[in-house]
Amino acid sequence: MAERQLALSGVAVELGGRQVLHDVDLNLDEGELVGLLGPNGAGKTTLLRTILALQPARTGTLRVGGRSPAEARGTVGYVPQRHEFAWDFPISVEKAVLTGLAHRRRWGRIADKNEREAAREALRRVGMNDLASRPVGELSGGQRQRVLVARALVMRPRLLLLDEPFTGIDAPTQEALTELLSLLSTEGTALLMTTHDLAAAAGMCTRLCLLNRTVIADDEPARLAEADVWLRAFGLARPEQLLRILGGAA
Ligand SMILES: Nc1ncnc2c1ncn2[C@@H]1O[C@H](COP(=O)(O)OP(=O)(O)OP(=O)(O)O)[C@@H](O)[C@H]1O
Repeated sequence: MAERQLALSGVAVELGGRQVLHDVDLNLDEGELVGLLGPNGAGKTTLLRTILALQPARTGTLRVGGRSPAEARGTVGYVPQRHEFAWDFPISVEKAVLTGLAHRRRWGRIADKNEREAAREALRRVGMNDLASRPVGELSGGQRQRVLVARALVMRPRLLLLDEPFTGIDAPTQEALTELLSLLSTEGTALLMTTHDLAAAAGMCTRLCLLNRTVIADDEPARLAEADVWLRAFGLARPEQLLRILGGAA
């Protein structure tokens, strides 16, 4: 049976005294690729940060690879939104990828042969091996996105969280990333990805989770063809276009 990598039950989160998430139930097994969809401010990033133990839950049960988020800290791969990384920091692509091992390494210690090999392997997977010694500040948006994915992959996580990996990248980069994420899922990695690209999510994800402060629906893309769930998740008056996209994916 597939191993459970993430189990959330009745999770509520408060930020600045305001309830941002409530009653969130979500499970993720190895090999699943789940799209986390919802309007701006729905709580998608907050949910990822809670799983990563960067933000405490007020109530609820959270198990990450069978452990509490705090115990699992450093074992979950995380691809943040691109603007969250300090691109003006004067380091090479390879060194940026090695920061993905920061929880295991003493600050400032020179990487050993195995760690450098792992960084090269992660860069190879995202097609960036040739640029390993390039300063990160000189990279394009699509190249930066690939570096962030390599940085998350370097410790070979069993659970990978991605926050809007397709925002502002061109079609070839999106195609390459889509292929890589699908491959990781067939290798057994569990992936949870926020995105505003419904067509991409419907085409590649095994499940879509519609979030608007709580889970409105959670099912295979083809089984989410009811207008009602999209109305409730996104507050859309006319969800026809969204449904057409899903119809195409079904
Ligand atoms: N530090 C904070 N203090 C108070 N409220 C916050 C804080 N950070 C986020 N929020 C609020 O929490 C809610 C959820 O924000 P979050 O960033 O998780 O949404 P999101 O679904 O990721 O949105 P987007 O699609 O715009 O990235 C929003 O209403 C936001 O204003």
